[in-house]
Amino acid sequence: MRYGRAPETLRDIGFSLAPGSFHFLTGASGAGKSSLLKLIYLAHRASRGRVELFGRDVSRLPPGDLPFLRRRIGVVFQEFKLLEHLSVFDNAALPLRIQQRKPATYRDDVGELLTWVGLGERMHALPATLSGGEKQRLAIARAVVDRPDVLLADEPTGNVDPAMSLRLLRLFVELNRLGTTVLIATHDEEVVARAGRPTLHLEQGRLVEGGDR
Ligand SMILES: Nc1ncnc2c1ncn2[C@@H]1O[C@H](COP(=O)(O)OP(=O)(O)OP(=O)(O)O)[C@@H](O)[C@H]1O
Repeated sequence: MRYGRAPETLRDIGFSLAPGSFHFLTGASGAGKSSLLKLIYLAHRASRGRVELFGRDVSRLPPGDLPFLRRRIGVVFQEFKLLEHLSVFDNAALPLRIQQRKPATYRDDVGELLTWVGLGERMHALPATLSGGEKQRLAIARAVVDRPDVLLADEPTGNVDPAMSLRLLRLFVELNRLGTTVLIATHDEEVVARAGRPTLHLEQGRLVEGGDR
């Protein structure tokens, strides 16, 4: 994968994630972690090579088919993309609203999830009034609320204190236990050590650990 005419940012990368697995993605700043997550989410396209999702080659997928695939993937990217005119509760519940589920069927679950990520007191607030860490936790709640088939999270514990970081890790472990395939890019060595899950490690755009070759 490359940005514009720059040299390839990611190259010679081969790996597969088994359904229901849990991996960390590590590497120094600039190694290509965010780029790899965006490649999997099809926010960027590979300049060559092949990307398969859910058993299907998606490298040349027509853009019209993207929303259908993305609905199965929860993402926490570094830009949170919260909807500024919606409350914390409504942002978190967005994936459920899109499916036109009745609020009465999810109100309690969304409330419980927001309480778990420390936003129980801020449910009616607008995103603009949240701190960076609170916005990040709201993005996490939104990403997991519908129990996606895959969760891709970029530095999800980057802006929180150690206690909250472990709480979020428990949330990801629980989601994984319920069947979600989890891939988390992180610099948080404590979280990686505690979770004891396999790691994919990038160095300068190459996968040097955890790949197929
Ligand atoms: N939109 C972009 N346009 C051009 N180059 C980019 C763009 N985004 C990232 N890059 C470059 O691609 C390389 C990989 O960046 P990426 O953000 O994927 O790394 P990272 O491992 O996630 O870093 P960090 O830990 O700092 O978030 C870097 O050299 C970066 O400068």
